[in-house]
Amino acid sequence: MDQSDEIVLVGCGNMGFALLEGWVGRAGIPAGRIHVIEPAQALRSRAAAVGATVHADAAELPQALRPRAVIIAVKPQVVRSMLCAYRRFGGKAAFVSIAAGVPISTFEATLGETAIIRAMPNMPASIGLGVIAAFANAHTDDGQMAYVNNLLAAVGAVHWLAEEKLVDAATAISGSGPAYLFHFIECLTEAGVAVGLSAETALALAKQTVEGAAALAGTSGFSPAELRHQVTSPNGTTAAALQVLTAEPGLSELMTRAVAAAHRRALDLAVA
Ligand SMILES: NC(=O)c1ccc[n+]([C@@H]2O[C@H](COP(=O)([O-])OP(=O)(O)OC[C@H]3O[C@@H](n4cnc5c(N)ncnc54)[C@H](O)[C@@H]3O)[C@@H](O)[C@H]2O)c1
Ligand code: PRO
Repeated sequence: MDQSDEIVLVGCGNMGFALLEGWVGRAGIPAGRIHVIEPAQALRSRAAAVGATVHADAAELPQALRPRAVIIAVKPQVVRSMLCAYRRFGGKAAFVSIAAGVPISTFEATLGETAIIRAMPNMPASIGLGVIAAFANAHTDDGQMAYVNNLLAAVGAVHWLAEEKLVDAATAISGSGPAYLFHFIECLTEAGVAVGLSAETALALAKQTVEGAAALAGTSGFSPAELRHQVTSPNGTTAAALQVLTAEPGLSELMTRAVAAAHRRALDLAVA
């Protein structure tokens, strides 16, 4: 990636800051070349503390600025009202929206025929362990595609999707997915306390179990099902627990229903 390229990051809340941290802290992108537009003073200060060039409003951006990418990281409900302030960057810049549910057609309605990429990252991008599903519109050229791919790959594994509608499916799996795992850790901790562990020990055991199991699933040559079998002794403790997790409605059905709900919400946000 050319170190002189400039990036505009619109919105520096939870996910915008996770991307900023990943780009600056893990990928070595010069922080000062990232122009953050964030109306909330405290969040602007947080971005400034990692070295970003911060602005309260798009009107403060330098007239001569020619960014390679404009990252839209505001809430879906805010996208329509803020877009026109960035129309002047169309053409050279690739617009990258991470807003859940908001279709490319919404961006094209304001920005016209310009490169627009819908990307769905997740929070572990802040430590370089994100996963990003992405889809580019027909106005994105090869150079813009390669540039955005490098930008996203700096904070996680990138999966380009064949159809835009699959971004909503990915949102329900990997965009929201970290919250499912955080909730799982909360539940495992509570269950640990219920069988006598201190809250502190239960939390440590739960977090390190999820971390270790995820790393093993990611690096071993075994499938998750094979790994599960390796942990499960016949008639042992794990089998006893799995009997509960697979009884009706089992964890599988609950996950299917939860993901379907997230997917429906992404579709609703398209028209909100
Ligand atoms: N949080 C996640 O894990 C996650 C993951 C993937 C995608 N997303 C998407 O990222 C977007 C942001 O989500 P979030 O969780 O970071 O929300 P957030 O509320 O934490 O951040 C949004 C930020 O945008 C700022 N903002 C509001 N109006 C603005 C404007 N006109 N110009 C510039 N900034 C403005 C707000 O002050 C806020 O700090 C959403 O569209 C969401 O769907 C979030
Ligand atoms: N956070 C956003 C939401 O909850 C999108 C994926 C993760 O809507």
